Amino acid sequence: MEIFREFTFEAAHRLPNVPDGHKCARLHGHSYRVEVHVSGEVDPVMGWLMDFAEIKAAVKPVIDRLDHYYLNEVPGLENPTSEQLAKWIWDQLAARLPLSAVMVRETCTSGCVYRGERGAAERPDHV
Ligand SMILES: Nc1nc2c(c(=O)[nH]1)N=C([C@H](O)[C@H](O)COP(=O)(O)OP(=O)(O)OP(=O)(O)O)CN2
Ligand SMILES: [Zn+2]
Repeated sequence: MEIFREFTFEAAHRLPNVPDGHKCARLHGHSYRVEVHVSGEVDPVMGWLMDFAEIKAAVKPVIDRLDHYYLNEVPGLENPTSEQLAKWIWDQLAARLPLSAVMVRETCTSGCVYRGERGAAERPDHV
């Protein structure tokens, strides 16, 4: 079973490695939406995998490090693409939650899903 909780934060960024003239080289901001997914067995007595409040308690301090900040100044986010951000959030949480996915939405139409590093044997193209 998999459950998730959504979080939002506002932040500014620019992408330092895009080609000359790319709009994302300019300083701009997003209302980011982040979904944190965890997976595991449902406890037969509680009827839940984990209290949603437990997810919030783990994730909120991480979101607080991003909300209303200039992401390029956050250590590890010098090139704050959705991809880098999803992995960064995963890395902050991996020791505390049984993560299955971190989704970052930069805009209403664009985002990234990170499901962690997978071993070679788990990749679909593995023979
Ligand atoms: N693979 C990625 N591509 C882009 C990223 C990213 O993180 N990963 N980020 C950006 C910019 O941050 C940009 O602000 C968001 O991109 P985009 O969806 O193009 O934004 P718009 O809402 O302005 O889209 P339009 O369709 O042009 O209105 C760019 N690419
Ligand atoms: Zn952007």
